[in-house]
Amino acid sequence: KRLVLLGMKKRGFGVGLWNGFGGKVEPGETIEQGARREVEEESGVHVETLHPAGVLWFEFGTDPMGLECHVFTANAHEGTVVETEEMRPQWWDAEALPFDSMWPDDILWWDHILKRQQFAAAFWFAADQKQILRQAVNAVDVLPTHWHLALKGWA
Ligand SMILES: COc1nc(N)nc2c1ncn2[C@H]1C[C@H](O)[C@@H](COP(=O)(O)OP(=O)(O)OP(=O)(O)O)O1
Repeated sequence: KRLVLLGMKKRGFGVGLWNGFGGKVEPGETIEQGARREVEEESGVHVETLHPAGVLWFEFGTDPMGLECHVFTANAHEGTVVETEEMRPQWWDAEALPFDSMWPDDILWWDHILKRQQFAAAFWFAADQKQILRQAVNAVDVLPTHWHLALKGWA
C-alpha cells in the first residue's frame, strides 16, 4: 500500500484542510529549495530528492493576483515527522485521501500523481475560494517553466 503524508493546516490560508506541505518561495531560493525548506519547517523532516510532478494555477474571483503552485513528490525522508505550529501531520492511504476536507482541485489532479504522469492544470475559483467555476487539467511531457504566462493562450 502506498502512503502519503498530508498535514492539517492549523492557521492561515487553507486552514482546516488537509494539504501537502508548502508555501511561498523566498528571495534567493529556487522553487525546489523553497519546497524543501517548507517541508522541513512544516513537518520536521528533510527530503533530499524531490520529483517535479505538476504545476497548478489558481485564480480567485476577480482578484488580479493568481497563485502558481509547483507540486513535487518525494519517496524518502530523513528525520522524524512532528506536528508543527502550522501543520498536524498524518499518513494516508494514497488510494483513499480525505478529499472532502481538502482543496477541491486536489481530487481533479491526484490521479496523475498515482499514475506518475506529469500535469499542468488551472482552476478559476469563485471569490469564496470554495467553488471551482472553470478548470483545465492536462497531462504533459514537459512541465512548463512559466505556467501562468504559457496558459494565457492555452486554457
Ligand atoms: C486553491 O487551491 C489550492 N489547492 C491546493 N492543493 N493547495 C493550495 C491551494 N491554494 C494554495 N495552496 C497551497 C500552496 C501552499 O503550499 C499552501 C499555502 O501556503 P502558506 O500560505 O502556508 O504559505 P507560507 O509561505 O507557508 O505562509 P506563511 O508565511 O504564513 O507561513 O497552500
